[in-house]
Amino acid sequence: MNNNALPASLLLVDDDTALAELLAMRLESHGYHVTVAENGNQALSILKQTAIDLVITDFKMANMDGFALNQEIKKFYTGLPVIMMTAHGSIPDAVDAMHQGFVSFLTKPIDSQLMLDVIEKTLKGKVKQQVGAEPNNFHGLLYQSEIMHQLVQQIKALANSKVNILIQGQSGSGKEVAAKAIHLASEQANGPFIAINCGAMPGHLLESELFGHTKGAFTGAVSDKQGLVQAANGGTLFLDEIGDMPLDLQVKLLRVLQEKKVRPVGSQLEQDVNIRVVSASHKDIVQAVKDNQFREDLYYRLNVVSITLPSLKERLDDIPLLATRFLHKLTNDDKQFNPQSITRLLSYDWPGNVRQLHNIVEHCIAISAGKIITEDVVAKALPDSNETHNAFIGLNEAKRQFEYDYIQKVLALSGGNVSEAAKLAQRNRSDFYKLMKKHEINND
Ligand SMILES: Nc1ncnc2c1ncn2[C@@H]1O[C@H](COP(=O)(O)OP(=O)(O)OP(=O)(O)O)[C@@H](O)[C@H]1O
Repeated sequence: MNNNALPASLLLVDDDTALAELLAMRLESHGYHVTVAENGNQALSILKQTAIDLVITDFKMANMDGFALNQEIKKFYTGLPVIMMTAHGSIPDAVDAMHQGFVSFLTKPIDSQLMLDVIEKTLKGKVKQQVGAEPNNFHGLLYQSEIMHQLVQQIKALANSKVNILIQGQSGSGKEVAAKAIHLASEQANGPFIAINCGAMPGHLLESELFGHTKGAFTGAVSDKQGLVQAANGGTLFLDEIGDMPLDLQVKLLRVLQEKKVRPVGSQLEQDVNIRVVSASHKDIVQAVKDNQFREDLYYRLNVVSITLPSLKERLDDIPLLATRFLHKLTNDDKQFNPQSITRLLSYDWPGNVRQLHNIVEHCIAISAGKIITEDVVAKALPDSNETHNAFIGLNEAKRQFEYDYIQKVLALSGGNVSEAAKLAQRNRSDFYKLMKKHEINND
């Protein structure tokens, strides 16, 4: 449900009125205000008179089909999200369909939970119109969402300033890709971009990796070795997982940043360096400072400006683009996601962010035999999603759900008066009570 005081207003368009009424009942029981239209023309005249937050339309309708209705809506109500309901496999190309400007697709028979998820996410503005939006690629950072658009504007403004930047964001959200983009957009783009993961090796190794060593500085130092700080001279040093850097190395790094000088392990001589440092962490560095795990002075040096990569969950509109790009990058076959499979990707939570999406696309390629990657394939590739979103429910369950919703609806219509409700349902009072009991509906 949306968080506004007023219930969100949905327009449901389907010439199958029985199905439309059933879906409307389901949606109303979840607090939405639903208006039903039997065809495209009726939908357009309702739109003229009523403030609608979201349209859900059937694809196959006489006179004006879902595509045509969507085109009309796009002409007059820019930004009004439209979700399309389709029979299984009736739209061949997801990307083409996405470009028609639908935010999502729901496959008939409609999975109620999936429908509610998609509606909620769309209303929260997490999935926006794809229409006319050109996919953007900022030095390898692919995006389409508004939130990423703003981030890229921020990066463009910062890139040339040479200030040190701290990138925060969940694991797999693209911090390294963003760091590289900062480098490539800067005046030092022709200089080196050197990346190191500070959490990936023990402290003494990290020290020599970063600052270099002289021959004989420690057992195993058989020759002089240049450090990554020196290698990044004239360019950008990307320190990933900076929160994992041991405290003694933090002192040394601080000195490099303050004095612009570095001294290799075992050497008496200092070397001048001119680098920009971009660092990243998925840890809360402010908390690490409070816990005395991270030096406050270093934090301020690194965090002259900070940017935050949004989680993939916060930018669902990037999913169709990223999934399609990954698919084309990973396979030479002309495989495609169908619209339903994209909708399934949109309904997942993505704790592992873009990296996880990349892995899931790889998994889908591995397990899909045909050219089209279907919803079932995606469901199999997504962890733990098999049970939660079963699009096909049995007839008995469908009847049970219908009866439950029907009883709720007539009780609501009768203001809770069971005799009235029984009359509306053309049942006698005791039959109606039995039905209420069967469905554990309490009319208190
Ligand atoms: N916007 C994007 N466009 C294209 N590819 C992306 C994007 N964001 C992330 N990726 C891809 O997702 C994967 C993870 O990205 P990256 O390594 O930058 O994440 P991270 O936030 O640095 O992760 P970690 O915190 O684990 O180091 C990589 O394969 C990267 O290429």
